[in-house]
Amino acid sequence: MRTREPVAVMAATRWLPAHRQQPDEVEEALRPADPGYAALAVSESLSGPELAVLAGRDALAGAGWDGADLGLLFYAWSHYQGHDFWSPAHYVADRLGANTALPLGIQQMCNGGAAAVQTAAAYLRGDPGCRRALIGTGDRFAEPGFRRWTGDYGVAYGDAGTAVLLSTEAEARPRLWLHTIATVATPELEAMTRGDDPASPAPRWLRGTIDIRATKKAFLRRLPRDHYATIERRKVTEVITTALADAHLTGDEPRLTRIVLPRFHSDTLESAYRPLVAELTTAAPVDFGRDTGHLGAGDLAAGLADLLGESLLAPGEFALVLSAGVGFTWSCAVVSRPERTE
Ligand SMILES: CC(C)(COP(=O)(O)OP(=O)(O)OC[C@H]1O[C@@H](n2cnc3c(N)ncnc32)[C@H](O)[C@@H]1OP(=O)(O)O)[C@@H](O)C(=O)NCCC(=O)NCCSC(=O)CC(=O)O
Repeated sequence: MRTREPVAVMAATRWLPAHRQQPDEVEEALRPADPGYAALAVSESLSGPELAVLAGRDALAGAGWDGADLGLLFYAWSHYQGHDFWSPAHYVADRLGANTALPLGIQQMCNGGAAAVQTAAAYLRGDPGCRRALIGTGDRFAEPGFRRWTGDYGVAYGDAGTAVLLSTEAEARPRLWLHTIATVATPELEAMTRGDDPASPAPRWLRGTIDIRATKKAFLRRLPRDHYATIERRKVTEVITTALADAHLTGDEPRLTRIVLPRFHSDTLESAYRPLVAELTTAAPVDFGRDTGHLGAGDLAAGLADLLGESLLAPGEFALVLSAGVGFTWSCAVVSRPERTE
């Protein structure tokens, strides 16, 4: 999605629980042979939506906004939100005082945060009566339903809430400009997290603990060995080249200084993402994930927050921020830091 004009990013925050669980803290049977991360952020009690509220409060305070000013509150997640029949978007809106905003849950698994930012930007550009949006995410991958270190291939999971504030107000003085978000999908891969399982009448009916490795293996064994890797390579290439073209940038543009990687297992980054990124752009890869884990739907927003928090962009510089989720969907946002004169 190209924005006709850039959208102002007024704040981007991530709220991480203080505890960082190291692999050797995990009981032996559940300890990963090849952890791929130094540690994962673990919430001892707060749910995904509660983490999102904390991130949202920080974002509103940072921008000097009130929840009542928001026209939109979009919320994305990938895992269980704590209640069985419930709208977490409405909960986050209520806790942030966003009582006149449109609360909308956006579901695209771990790419949901990127989908929500993209959808909010399109909505803001399409509705002149709606100028301010908060995009939140929240995920907690707790036992007993989920094994954060060993439940999946390619990623281990950390807990976080995130929030991004977008504005189309003419007088906005943003922290970043959002120029575009490109997204590509491969629905033929949806069965990677369904496998051979029949549809069941209630959550965890077949297995008390989610087993993504089992469904992925059931899917992969039907295909040639490198089938997924070939698609991944093609789609990541497509999403990066589309984002660059939509933002009128080339991969070797000197102002394009960073590319933020998704918070995936180090083997996935080394084997798939880093070599590809090096072919497509001279921007320096940035990996914020080694002591947080993959943050569910929050990787893209947390990437924006860490770009800002670590002051990695000089005025006028651009960054790409990557995100991916099962389904599969890949997104690439293009942002820049405003010039000093803006
Ligand atoms: C493609 C991968 C499954 C490959 O995993 P590995 O690198 O560990 O590779 P691997 O070769 O060991 O394969 C994993 C297991 O599958 C088996 N396997 C693989 N291909 C096979 C085949 N053709 N026939 C039979 N078995 C096969 C292997 O033997 C192994 O089993 P065994 O283990 O028994 O030896 C993984 O890299 C992956 O899932 N990548 C995607 C990550 C990602 O982008 N995720 C999206 C965001 S997070 C997310 O996903 C959450 C969300 O969106 O909500």
